[in-house]
Amino acid sequence: MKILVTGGAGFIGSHLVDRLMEEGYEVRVLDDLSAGSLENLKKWINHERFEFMQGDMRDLEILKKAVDGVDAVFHLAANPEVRIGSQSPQLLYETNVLITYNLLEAMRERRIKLLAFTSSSTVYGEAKRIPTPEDYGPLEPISVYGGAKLAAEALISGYAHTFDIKAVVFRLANIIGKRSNHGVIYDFINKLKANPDRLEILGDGTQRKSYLHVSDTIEAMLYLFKEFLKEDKIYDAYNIGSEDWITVTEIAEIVSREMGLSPEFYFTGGVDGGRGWKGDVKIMLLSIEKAKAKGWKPKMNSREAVEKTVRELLGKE
Ligand SMILES: O=c1ccn([C@@H]2O[C@H](COP(=O)(O)OP(=O)(O)O[C@H]3O[C@H](CO)[C@H](O)[C@H](O)[C@H]3O)[C@@H](O)[C@H]2O)c(=O)[nH]1
Repeated sequence: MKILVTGGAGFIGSHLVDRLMEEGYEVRVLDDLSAGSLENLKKWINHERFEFMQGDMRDLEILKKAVDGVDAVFHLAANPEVRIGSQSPQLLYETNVLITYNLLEAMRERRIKLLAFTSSSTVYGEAKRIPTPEDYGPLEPISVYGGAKLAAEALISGYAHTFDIKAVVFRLANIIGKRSNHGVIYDFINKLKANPDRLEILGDGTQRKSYLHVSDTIEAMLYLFKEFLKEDKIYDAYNIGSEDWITVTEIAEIVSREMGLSPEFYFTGGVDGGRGWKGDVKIMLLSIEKAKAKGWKPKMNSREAVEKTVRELLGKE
């Protein structure tokens, strides 16, 4: 099977490529290298089953070339920064919705019939049901990013049913691990390297979310993708996350301890009752009962994933 991984040079994408290559698939990566890096793929660059294409998915012609001859697409390319939504909605629209539309158009034209998409917990907005199951609704994202992910999901569902494209959507919790180059752990490490005595925490520190290590994430995506292949459903969605949560202040404590520091914590107070930024969901925990019923479960909880990620980003493992 030949698989196109969009965003395959990025954080989650490159871990997926590692796993697909190890399992013997033929892999083509399309990436614009805006956030990802060839360094993440250096192990495979000269491998006979591997191909790299650099290109911007806002260009439909590039996508037509990229999907040509593949059996399935894992669509991971995205701008993942929730916090830029209030300043750059157009960028989030283009790099989440427009590129998904272009991919679907290219798949329709070249008759590519299988798609997996990485969506986000942010589609649920401020869910009243915790843990939040896949069939929770009505969906009311509170960030432009969450809205863009939900729009991309909706387009995929529409194309799946209209053009017989079998599609599975993964709604991911906060994914962390080696090669991540944004997010709270990455930010805290950089802030502490710049000033070991004082750590600025955005919001009030009580933001409480579920964190999943990238190794568990890749395991879930491939396992559930293979299960989905066995079913005759045209479209399905799965939550992927851990079964507990951790606060931003606890993350700050873990990062400080792993770096051997005891900084003073400074809370900015944030916006709208302690959020880090406009659209920051304060409490997030996904129900993973549907994935568990299929036979997947995470190996690490949120705390273990955070501790491992801090050590990985510090180069200790
Ligand atoms: O310097 C910082 C950075 C972040 N935070 C806080 O840490 C929490 C986590 O923020 P991240 O930037 O790590 O992650 P987000 O929750 O905004 O979003 C992440 O998880 C989402 C799914 O849950 C999406 O997938 C998204 O792409 C991904 O970045 C937030 O509450 C934020 O307020 C701080 O206090 N200080």
